[in-house]
Amino acid sequence: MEKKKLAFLGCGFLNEIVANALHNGYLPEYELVGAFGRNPVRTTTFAERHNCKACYSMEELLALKPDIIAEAASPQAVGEYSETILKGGASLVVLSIGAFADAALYNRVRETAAENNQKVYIASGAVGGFDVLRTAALMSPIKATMTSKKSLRSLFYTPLFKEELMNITEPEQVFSGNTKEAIEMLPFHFNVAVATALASAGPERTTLHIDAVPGFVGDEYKIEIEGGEVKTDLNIYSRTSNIAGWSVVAVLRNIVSPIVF
Ligand SMILES: NC(=O)C1=CN([C@@H]2O[C@H](COP(=O)(O)OP(=O)(O)OC[C@H]3O[C@@H](n4cnc5c(N)ncnc54)[C@H](O)[C@@H]3O)[C@@H](O)[C@H]2O)C=CC1
Ligand SMILES: O=C([O-])CC(=O)C(=O)O
Repeated sequence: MEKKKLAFLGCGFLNEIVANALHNGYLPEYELVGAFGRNPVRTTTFAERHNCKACYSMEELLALKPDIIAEAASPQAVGEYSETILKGGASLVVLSIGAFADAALYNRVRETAAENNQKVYIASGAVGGFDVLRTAALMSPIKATMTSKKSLRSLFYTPLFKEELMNITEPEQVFSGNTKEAIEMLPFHFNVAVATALASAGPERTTLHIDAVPGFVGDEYKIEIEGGEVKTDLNIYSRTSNIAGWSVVAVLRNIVSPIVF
């Protein structure tokens, strides 16, 4: 069987995991053709390491005629390139899902994918359970809430950090609002919340609480859905963000699998 051509938007930590998974035999149906990142030096070394073409523009990447582009760059990159990618004949696997809290962009991307016979795959990233969320949302109106435990360190460079947090000995809530407000304030941290919202009650109707937890390492998300018939209480703990890279590997495997989850 002819291999599917895979390309990367983003040459950072998470696409490195996907590229290594490919080299280690987890994606035998794919060949990596090229990678494009904003930083030319990083792009060059990434491409050398992974034996693919270094691209310095989206046009160069699309000229390789990839079937699928895996994005692990930034919400801004999703906004800037997703429609060009779909029009250029490639499907897209997205990790920076926060971009889709912008309903106008989300709708344009959906239409562009349909018009060009391509797909946009939303990776489960650092969370999951989208199957049960989507099913419950079909059955009745639902109330969706996500609660996120964060270490003080991970909040350090965000607008939620304040000096007093350095002295807390118990968990303290530092944000409560909807997921759209959260991603506007923290564009790199709550892709998971927007993905959960898109799979359930929508970004403006999904509540997010963020708790700063002293001494905590990693990320923990609790996703609660309450519908007429279905209730969920999902807890996902991850020690590092590696899970997000591996979730892209899982999507890529699903795309070519005869049995689809
Ligand atoms: N859905 C989820 O659960 C998760 C999503 N993420 C998101 O995944 C994305 C990638 O994360 P990492 O690999 O850790 O980041 P990283 O900083 O290690 O790598 C990002 C790469 O993307 C490139 N890039 C950024 N903006 C770009 C643009 N406008 N055009 C072209 N290239 C651009 C950078 O040059 C770099 O090569 C981030 O947006 C992050 O917020 C991260 C963790 C979990
Ligand atoms: O903190 C995490 O691992 C999740 C994350 O970055 C995101 O949702 O973008």
